[in-house]
Amino acid sequence: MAVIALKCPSIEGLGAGKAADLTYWESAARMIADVSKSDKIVVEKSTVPVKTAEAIEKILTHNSKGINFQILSNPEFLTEGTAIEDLFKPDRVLIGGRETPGGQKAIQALKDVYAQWIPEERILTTNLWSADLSKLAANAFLAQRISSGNAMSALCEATGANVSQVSYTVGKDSRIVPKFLNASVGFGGSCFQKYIPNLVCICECNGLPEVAEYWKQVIKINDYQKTHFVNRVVASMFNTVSGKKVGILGFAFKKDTGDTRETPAIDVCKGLLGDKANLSIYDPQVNEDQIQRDLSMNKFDWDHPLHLQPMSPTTMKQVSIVWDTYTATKDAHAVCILTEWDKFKTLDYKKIYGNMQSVTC
Ligand SMILES: NC(=O)C1=CN([C@@H]2O[C@H](COP(=O)(O)OP(=O)(O)OC[C@H]3O[C@@H](n4cnc5c(N)ncnc54)[C@H](O)[C@@H]3O)[C@@H](O)[C@H]2O)C=CC1
Ligand SMILES: O=C(O)[C@H]1O[C@H](OP(=O)(O)OP(=O)(O)OC[C@H]2O[C@@H](n3ccc(=O)[nH]c3=O)[C@H](O)[C@@H]2O)[C@H](O)[C@@H](O)[C@@H]1O
Repeated sequence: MAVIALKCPSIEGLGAGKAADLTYWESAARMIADVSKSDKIVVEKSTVPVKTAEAIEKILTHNSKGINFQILSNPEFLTEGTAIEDLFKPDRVLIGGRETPGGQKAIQALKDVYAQWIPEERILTTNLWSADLSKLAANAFLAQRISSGNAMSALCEATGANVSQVSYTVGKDSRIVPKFLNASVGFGGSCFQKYIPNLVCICECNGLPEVAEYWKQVIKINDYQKTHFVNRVVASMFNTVSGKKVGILGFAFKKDTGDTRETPAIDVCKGLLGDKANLSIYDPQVNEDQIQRDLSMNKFDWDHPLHLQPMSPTTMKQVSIVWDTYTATKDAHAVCILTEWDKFKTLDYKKIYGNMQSVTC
């Protein structure tokens, strides 16, 4: 059995940021075909566009030298920060395969591996394409819930309702459940931002523009949320942050990780820098080099091979990266909490407030 867990970067040029580049996949498939001496099950573990398996199957079959290859789609659903927990106790494991006797036999072989620690009723099996699409759909549904919560937060602000109370009440409905309804400054991470455009692209390619438009809106609301946040910060300081110090608490895309890929903090910081604010940034797990790099890169640069990324990021004078909360917020005109780190919940906000300039929190 060979398991492929490669990145699947977005393509560049036409369709950039939408369609996926299968170059790495293609070369991995060719390598497997090259070195295989006996029949193999090839497991596709990465998040890939629908029907990637078909392309891989073609490459393997054309280069098979009489070897039988069975392709399985086994997408991963873990989330960062709880990866090991998710590995041991997943909500479900999904295995997609061909609906042929050979395909079913391959599914059973992989099922036997997972059955070592996962109850059988949690191991779901589907056809190949359903497995690929289920992964994209699960991410899209999660992101859509967050965008719904964020869209509601704007309405709450406008009407004087409290978004936490509204989300809590909505989530109490057993048909809706409370998870992934928390309003935020926008979702980040390498996956939602990247794979929803993939889904949009697949809809467009299949002649479904209205469906594509529906999913596009999830990203549009996410972008709106970040801009709206920056506008509110600026508006609350007499419509300018020029020359003012803004303390930024949290830079990672979520707590318990140092990952900054597509973190909303990048767009918020760039928005404030655009109005010439001076930023003092603190994150418990993200280092200075990473933050400077993120603020000088374009969207999705991290997704490209290293040789296509900026070599040495330009250090921005308006940005200082500090190693504790109190330094970040001392003499600040405003404080923005951009990552929900637990330690930010227990800070001495009276002390922080006392050390700030004319305060807007
Ligand atoms: N990290 C996460 O939380 C999750 C990741 N996934 C999916 O799993 C896949 C892998 O993700 P990660 O492990 O996070 O990525 P990663 O970037 O940490 O690992 C990718 C691996 O591929 C290797 N690699 C890169 N280019 C290569 C090439 N041209 N040829 C051969 N090997 C190459 C790298 O050395 C690395 O070991 C992606 O499709 C991702 O969407 C799915 C669910 C969760
Ligand atoms: O395909 C993937 O790689 C993974 O993508 C997400 O996992 P991850 O990106 O690690 O993190 P999430 O916990 O989903 O959070 C994503 C973003 O949504 C934000 N979020 C989450 C929940 C919420 O209620 N509100 C909210 O704004 C988080 O702050 C974060 O920025 C999915 O949750 C995983 O199931 C999936 O396997």
